[in-house]
Amino acid sequence: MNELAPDDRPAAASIHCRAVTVQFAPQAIAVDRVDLNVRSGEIIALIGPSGCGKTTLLRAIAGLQTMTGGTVELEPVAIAGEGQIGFVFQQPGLLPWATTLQNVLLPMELIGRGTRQQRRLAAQASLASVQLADAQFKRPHELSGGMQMRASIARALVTHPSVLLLDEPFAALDDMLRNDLGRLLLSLWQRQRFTAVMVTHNISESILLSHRIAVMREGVLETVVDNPLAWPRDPAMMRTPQFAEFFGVVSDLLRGAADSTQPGNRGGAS
Ligand SMILES: Nc1ncnc2c1ncn2[C@@H]1O[C@H](COP(=O)(O)OP(=O)(O)OP(=O)(O)O)[C@@H](O)[C@H]1O
Repeated sequence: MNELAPDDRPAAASIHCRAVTVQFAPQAIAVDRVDLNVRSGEIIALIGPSGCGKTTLLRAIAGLQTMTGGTVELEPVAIAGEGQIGFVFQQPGLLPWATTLQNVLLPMELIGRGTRQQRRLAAQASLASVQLADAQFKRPHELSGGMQMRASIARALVTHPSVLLLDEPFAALDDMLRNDLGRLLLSLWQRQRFTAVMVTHNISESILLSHRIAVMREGVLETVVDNPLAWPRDPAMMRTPQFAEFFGVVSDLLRGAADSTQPGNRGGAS
């Protein structure tokens, strides 16, 4: 059963990208008039060949990248306040001199939400939600790569953002850890029901973790496909015929996007 927007939770923000354009130089249009609507409580996986503009689009949605054209709106508009967008980067990016708890506290302190005690409790709860309660006083160098990424996710979610943006968050991890963190992300989504956009190069991950998959090519949003895989998700689903079939569909879309970027094969969209 699709578990979007259950009755007992407030609806998360929807994201509306209209003609989003980012041009770095006269001949360098990284994102070209992208229209994309991400529904409330939905997870969209953003895939495409290297250099097609995925990270730039994600940064534009986050407000980290100046757009040369178009708009990004969150709805309801009132939700677009501080702490409403969490961002998970490929590198955990934890402050090396700070404890795990201090790292997770940082977004709460930056926006000055709540009392000191409330901020600390929120950070500890966020750490507990990623099974890092016992590591709160450790420094990043004392954590494994997977633990650092979990701390990074706890930091992104500590303000209970309505939107979570993830840029190849698990790319540096081995397959086992990738699956573990994928499962963790799904359980966090189950609880917090944020709206998410996740850039990934991994087709299996894009299928396992998403409601829909958006394919980009050369700055253009080529297509958005519904993911037919049932909910709730589990990595064991990767061994089912349905998964294999959809994997083939997504691979073909990706191959089409990649092939059409080859010289002499322009304009041959899938
Ligand atoms: N700050 C920048 N200045 C100039 N060009 C940039 C800048 N950032 C990105 N680009 C260019 O914009 C294009 C899109 O880059 P982007 O990082 O968004 O692609 P991507 O699809 O995320 O790639 P990858 O999958 O390899 O991470 C690339 O050609 C890149 O070289």
